Amino acid sequence: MSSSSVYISAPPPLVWVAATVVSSTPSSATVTVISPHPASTVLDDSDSTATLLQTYAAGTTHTVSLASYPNSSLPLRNSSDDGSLLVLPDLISLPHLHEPGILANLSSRHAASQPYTACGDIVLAVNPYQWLPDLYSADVKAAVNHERVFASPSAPPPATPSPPHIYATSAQAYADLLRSGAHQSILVSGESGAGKTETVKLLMSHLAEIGLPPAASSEMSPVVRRVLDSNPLLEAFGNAKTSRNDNSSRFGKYTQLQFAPPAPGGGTIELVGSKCEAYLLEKSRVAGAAEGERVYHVFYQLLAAPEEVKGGVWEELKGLSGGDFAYVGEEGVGAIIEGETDAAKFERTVAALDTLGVGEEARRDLLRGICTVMQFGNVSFAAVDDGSAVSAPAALASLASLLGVPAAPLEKALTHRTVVARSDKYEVPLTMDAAGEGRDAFAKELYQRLFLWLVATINSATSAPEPPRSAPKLGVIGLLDIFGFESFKTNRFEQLCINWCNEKLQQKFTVDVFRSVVQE
Ligand SMILES: Nc1ncnc2c1ncn2[C@@H]1O[C@H](COP(=O)(O)OP(=O)(O)OP(=O)(O)O)[C@@H](O)[C@H]1O
Repeated sequence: MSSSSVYISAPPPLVWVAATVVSSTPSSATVTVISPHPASTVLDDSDSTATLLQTYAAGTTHTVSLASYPNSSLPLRNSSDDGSLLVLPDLISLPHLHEPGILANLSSRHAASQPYTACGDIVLAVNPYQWLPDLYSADVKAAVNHERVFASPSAPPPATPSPPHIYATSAQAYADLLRSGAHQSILVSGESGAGKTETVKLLMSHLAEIGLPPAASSEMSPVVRRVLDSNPLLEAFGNAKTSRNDNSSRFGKYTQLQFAPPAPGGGTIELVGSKCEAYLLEKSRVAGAAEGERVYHVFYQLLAAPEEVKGGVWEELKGLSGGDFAYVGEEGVGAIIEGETDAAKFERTVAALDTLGVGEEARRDLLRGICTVMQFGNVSFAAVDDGSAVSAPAALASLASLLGVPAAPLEKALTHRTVVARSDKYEVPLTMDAAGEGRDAFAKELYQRLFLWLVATINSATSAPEPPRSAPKLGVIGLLDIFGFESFKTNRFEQLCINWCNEKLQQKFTVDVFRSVVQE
């Protein structure tokens, strides 16, 4: 092993360090650290990182035990002829494929503003956290489209193939649908904040315009506009700021883009609609958020709307802010999410509702529903002899007027549960805590129903009508964007569901990849 370039592992956060072997025995190796190296990038600015960096500074020598490395040997570094790190656009071409090799390749490309790397047919994206306009230019799209969709399958491959890109995935799905007519699916997976939602939006816009003639793509058709406008709307109601992502999707989304059957004689296929299925909305977020996080964006958007608009939704909302609602709170009010204020986002939400055909009255009802959910949180309870009673009568009266019911039966419903035994019904008083839990459950369910109503409304505005039985079927490209794996200070039932779902998808992916390798 002497004088080869390797990686040694150091305690996190400095996970892997590139080094040169100076001497070795069967059980240990003495190495000199090479620096700088992308795989030894500092992950945070804590004191422990600084100490580690000092310990593993370039030129320092370390003797490591080989026992903890697979096959008792240090992972070899991918090196070019001149000794520098070998960085390739496709991981599969790397001579040594292991964790530090993959990390070094991905981080070197990321540092060079190349966030996409191929791994065979799969595209790996490392979130650039800054808009790289050249990466999504019309020229990039045209090159990928030509290569994957428009070039004849029998044409020789281009001398310099386009670099790895998510557009290659969308173009390939489009080409396969066009050529075979078989439905396609693109699975976007990664940890929370990895960039899945942004990737899906980029894929969607690309898929929407591949089939259009170049001149037409600058003028969006009403169908495409509706399909793309459904994204900010779903984000307003289904996304929130978490400790990992300012615009985290708190639900899973499977969007089916529908394409018209190809015209006789081939050509292209055109986007004619979309249909979205939503899964597992994080209901617990309705009744408050952890420190530093927010409840759903739409709450803040509505509270940031012009006073006359707020008054038009609910007279009492005028002049109120987050701090006036127990579920919302003052924290997070005025946050700038993705460079835009909540007031600006509210305008976008209203415009998107408009595009999707939600009229003024339905919009008012929807926003009144949001007020109702918020107002639920202001109804507090006090313990009384035989159970609990509402201790905020004014808040109860407001809630009753929003719901359009009298206050007395509403109080009864919130402070009692009904037990049915055979043909008899009993009203059992609830303790103060149980009444609070029931109130929150009511608000969460109401929000979920508003959300599902919105999804159904979006679908009815965007779905293409099914062609008659005798006619060719619509082609579908499905895009799955589920919330990524997450681990917070306090993990709830939702985290269990989210992480379980991610594990299952990962398992499916692994099984499918192994199956395809076995078949080849
Ligand atoms: N291609 C990109 N270019 C520039 N910035 C990006 C890109 N992808 C993601 N981002 C940035 O990263 C943030 C997080 O991305 P995104 O919301 O897509 O993550 P996610 O994987 O969907 O997270 P979650 O699972 O929490 O919903 C975005 O708000 C955006 O600021």
